[in-house]
Amino acid sequence: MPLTHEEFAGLTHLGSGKVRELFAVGDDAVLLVASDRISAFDVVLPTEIPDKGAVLTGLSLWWFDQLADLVPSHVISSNVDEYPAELAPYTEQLRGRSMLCRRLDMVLIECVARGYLTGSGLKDYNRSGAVSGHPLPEGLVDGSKLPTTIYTPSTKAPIGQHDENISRDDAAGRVGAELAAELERLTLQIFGRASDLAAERGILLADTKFEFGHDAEGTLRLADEVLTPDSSRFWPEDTWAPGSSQPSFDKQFIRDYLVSTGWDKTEPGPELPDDVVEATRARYVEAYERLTGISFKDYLSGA
Ligand SMILES: N#Cc1c(N)ncnc1-c1cnn(CCN2CCOCC2)c1
Repeated sequence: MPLTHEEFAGLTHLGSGKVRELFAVGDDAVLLVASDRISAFDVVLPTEIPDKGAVLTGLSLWWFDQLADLVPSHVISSNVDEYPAELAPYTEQLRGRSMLCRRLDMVLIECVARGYLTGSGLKDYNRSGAVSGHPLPEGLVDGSKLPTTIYTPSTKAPIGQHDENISRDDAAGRVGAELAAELERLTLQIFGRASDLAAERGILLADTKFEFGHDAEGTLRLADEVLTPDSSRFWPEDTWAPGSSQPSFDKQFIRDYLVSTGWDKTEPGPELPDDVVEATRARYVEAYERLTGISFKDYLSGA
């Protein structure tokens, strides 16, 4: 049975993403829980990928550490054995797949950085020759590396709807010019650090989405999950070939299987065969180990 917030019935549920849950812990903290659910083509599938939640949580925690000199994060602890007593009944369900975080006043903008042209950015470009107001050279195609990384903020859409790209001026109008400029600066700086680190490991970071919030003292903190295959597009460098949809590092086996079945994307997703589940799990573990240099078994045993 997929992990759902009903399994944490005693906790105060604040919200759900496609594959994650958010709970209140007291007045000053939240608990982010990552399930093993997976979505493809914006549809949550009925089959889980074992350990996916732990891989993405472990990746976020590692990236928060790598980025700590650039920006503080919202994480308080990921050690379930030190969580507040109210979480004790759920310790083993939370181990490795959860983060206890400061409760932040979230900035209502998704901070997106793009190093390559694809997805909604490609659609924007094909329509207008620009992406979120950034004029781009002619002749770019799906998967093209952009001349420079661009910042393309968007609104935070409800589940099931797509975020709406907004201009930098619109972002400034929503959150104020000073904060909008700081969000852009941090987003581009973090993206630069992360894309360099990923490229050293043969992985192209095509684009990613950050969320920020202010803590009780007014400090701006990096929040949510960061630089995971769910919040980012990661492409294997050795198969990068601009001109068509790039193979996803983590979801390509699932996408190819779904296409092979002739699945109608307006219908519920089909169950996945064991070989697709196992291959996909292996890709998530490979992503964790290649990026962090840590064995996933060691992460799990230390969680
Ligand atoms: N991170 C964080 C965070 C925090 N540290 N404090 C207060 N609120 C949030 C928060 C509110 N919405 N999100 C988006 C992310 N999803 C929401 C639904 O559940 C899944 C995650 C984050």
